[in-house]
Amino acid sequence: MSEGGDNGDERKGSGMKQIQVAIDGPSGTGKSSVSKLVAKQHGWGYLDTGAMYRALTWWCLDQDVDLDDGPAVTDASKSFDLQMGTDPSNPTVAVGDRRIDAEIREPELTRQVAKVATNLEVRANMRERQRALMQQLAEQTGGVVAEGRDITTVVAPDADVRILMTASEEARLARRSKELSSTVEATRSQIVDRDKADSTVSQFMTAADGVTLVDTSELTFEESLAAVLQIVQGARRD
Ligand SMILES: Nc1ncnc2c1ncn2[C@@H]1O[C@H](COP(=O)(O)OP(=O)(O)O)[C@@H](O)[C@H]1O
Ligand SMILES: Nc1ccn([C@@H]2O[C@H](COP(=O)(O)OP(=O)(O)O)[C@@H](O)[C@H]2O)c(=O)n1
Repeated sequence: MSEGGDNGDERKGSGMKQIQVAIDGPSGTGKSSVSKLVAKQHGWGYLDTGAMYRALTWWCLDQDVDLDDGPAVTDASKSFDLQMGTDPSNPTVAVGDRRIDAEIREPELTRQVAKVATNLEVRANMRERQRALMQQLAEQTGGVVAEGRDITTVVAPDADVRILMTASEEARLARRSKELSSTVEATRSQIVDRDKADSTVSQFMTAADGVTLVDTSELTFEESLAAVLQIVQGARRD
């Protein structure tokens, strides 16, 4: 089982309410950047669940596991030695002692990750890892912010805070193409295809019952952050 990371101040957890924050949404809505800052401001752990699916994809490719061979990918998902670094100021991903932070962001890997993420047995294994890490981080640091596609609905439906970040396709494409220095058209085919494949196994385009919607289409990054922080503050007062 993977380690919970490097920001574990055991004292922070003692006697205080532990807060679990779950944030979902499609690509380019601001999940990762907002989640990291929310976690950092509170001294909590940060879990990038998309990075976990990316890491499994990298491991399968590295080990010559055919991504279309469902049972083989499932076996890999059970046994691979995933190490998630969960400090929001410096999140890291490794398999064993091999750091793969850059490799998992490569466009070719990004194109393939949905093959792995649409395997339901893989999802069941990843869900267990994700729940264990969230629990461990909440105990160690007093809170956790976990982001992905199915955290509010499947991984942590009982989280104290559940947020779905959305944004128009236009806004998401503009942000991603700027970030990747690619054209909007090249980014469109990648993102639209990935959203479509991801939507076959997770429901992240509309907010489920009890999930608060934050539409960032017309917001600056700072406004998106403020909106999420306000929701988190509200839950801490409850
Ligand atoms: N509200 C916003 N307005 C403008 N740019 C944003 C906003 N939220 C995020 N960004 C930028 O868009 C890009 C994608 O954000 P990211 O947090 O990686 O999204 P996600 O995790 O949902 O894919 C980043 O470059 C980020 O700085
Ligand atoms: N909870 C999650 C998180 C990610 N994923 C998968 O992992 C991929 C990469 O997630 P990511 O969060 O890094 O992607 P971006 O939203 O940053 O583009 C997604 O396209 C999904 O296929 C998932 O299935 N479930």
